[in-house]
Amino acid sequence: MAPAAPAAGRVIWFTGLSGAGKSTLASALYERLSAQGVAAELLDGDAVRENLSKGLGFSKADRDTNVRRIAFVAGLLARHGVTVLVSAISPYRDTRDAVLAELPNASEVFVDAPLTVVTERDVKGLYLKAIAGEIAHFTGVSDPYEAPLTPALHLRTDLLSVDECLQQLTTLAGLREQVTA
Ligand SMILES: Nc1ncnc2c1ncn2[C@@H]1O[C@H](COP(=O)(O)OS(=O)(=O)O)[C@@H](OP(=O)(O)O)[C@H]1O
Ligand SMILES: Nc1ncnc2c1ncn2[C@@H]1O[C@H](COP(=O)(O)OP(=O)(O)O)[C@@H](O)[C@H]1O
Repeated sequence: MAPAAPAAGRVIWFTGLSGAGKSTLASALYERLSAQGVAAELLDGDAVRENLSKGLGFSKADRDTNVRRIAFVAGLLARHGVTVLVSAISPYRDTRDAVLAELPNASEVFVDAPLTVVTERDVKGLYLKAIAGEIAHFTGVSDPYEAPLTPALHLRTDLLSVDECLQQLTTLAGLREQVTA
């Protein structure tokens, strides 16, 4: 008898401005999933752009291509039972909605902090450059970000700690609460 196919995995799609906290939260959730024996994979914007989307820029067409590529790979992984954590700015609502609708079990997580806060954080020093006009089409500064209208989760990372966000993500992912000693 052929072995049973694994149950389909799910896709948790983190969207938000640069510096809002997508990578931080996706990595933290990945650690928690792994600790509980759940097969998981991270598709992070930076790593994707180094590999799968190398050479793409930040025009709407290129961002949409990037998002569609990520969704394609996420769908393949999920089909084999993997829980896929995507973190990408994915700024355009129409494209996000379209790819999320095509994925069988996808949840959109809006990682949200005001522009003033992400500019203050300036994790990679890019906002300073964007404001100085040294980076064109920078999301939130000189390029649009269209916030989700009905996300599965809306996390205000300027108001909640990483642990508080992770608690909500744990529930969304259907994980047990982690008991800390
Ligand atoms: N013009 C412009 N606008 C926004 N972001 C820029 C830009 N140029 C470079 N970067 C860096 O690229 C990262 C965003 O890549 P993404 O693949 O997530 O973007 S997108 O979903 O295709 O819009 C983003 O990473 P994160 O900070 O992790 O979001 C930035 O570090
Ligand atoms: N509640 C929170 N959730 C996620 N990140 C937070 C939170 N509060 C503060 N931060 C900080 O904000 C920054 C977010 O950076 P990062 O995860 O790289 O953002 P992004 O992947 O969206 O570009 C990190 O320095 C992180 O420590």
